[in-house]
Amino acid sequence: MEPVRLVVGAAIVEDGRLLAAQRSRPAELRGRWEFPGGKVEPGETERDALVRECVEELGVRIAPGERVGGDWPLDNGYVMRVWLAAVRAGIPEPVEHLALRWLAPDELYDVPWLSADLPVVAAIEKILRNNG
Ligand SMILES: Nc1nc2c([nH]c(=O)n2[C@H]2C[C@H](O)[C@@H](COP(=O)(O)OP(=O)(O)OP(=O)(O)O)O2)c(=O)[nH]1
Repeated sequence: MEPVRLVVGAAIVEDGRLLAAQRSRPAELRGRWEFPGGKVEPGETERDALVRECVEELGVRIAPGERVGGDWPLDNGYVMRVWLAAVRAGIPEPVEHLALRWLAPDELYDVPWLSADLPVVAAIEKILRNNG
């Protein structure tokens, strides 16, 4: 049986704002915005992958919290699982991304997200507004 091809994403929230990251590659995705994260490597747990990707991509140590929804289908045959997360150590820097932005609830749609991320952003908007 084919294993589920998983991408994990971190919805990092601080002071009611969501951290969005602008992709630098590949060319067709360059400039679009996403959740920091990436593919789960063989033998790695999903949460370990999430923590590892945030070290590699942002230079921070995160603490994953609640899952956001279930399996979000991506365009490439993968599914994405997303967790709320908090920064525990460090300040996020765009190590691999073009830029980072902290988006307040009213700013969530000011950036061109990867299209598959839009329903996830909507779910996070509900969470941010309910806590706001
Ligand atoms: N990280 C991330 N990837 C996303 C999101 N939405 C979305 O469609 N994707 C897609 C883009 C990519 O095709 C794939 C994740 O690939 P990636 O390049 O981030 O994975 P990776 O860091 O493990 O890198 P690589 O080994 O494939 O080079 O999932 C998202 O919000 N975050």
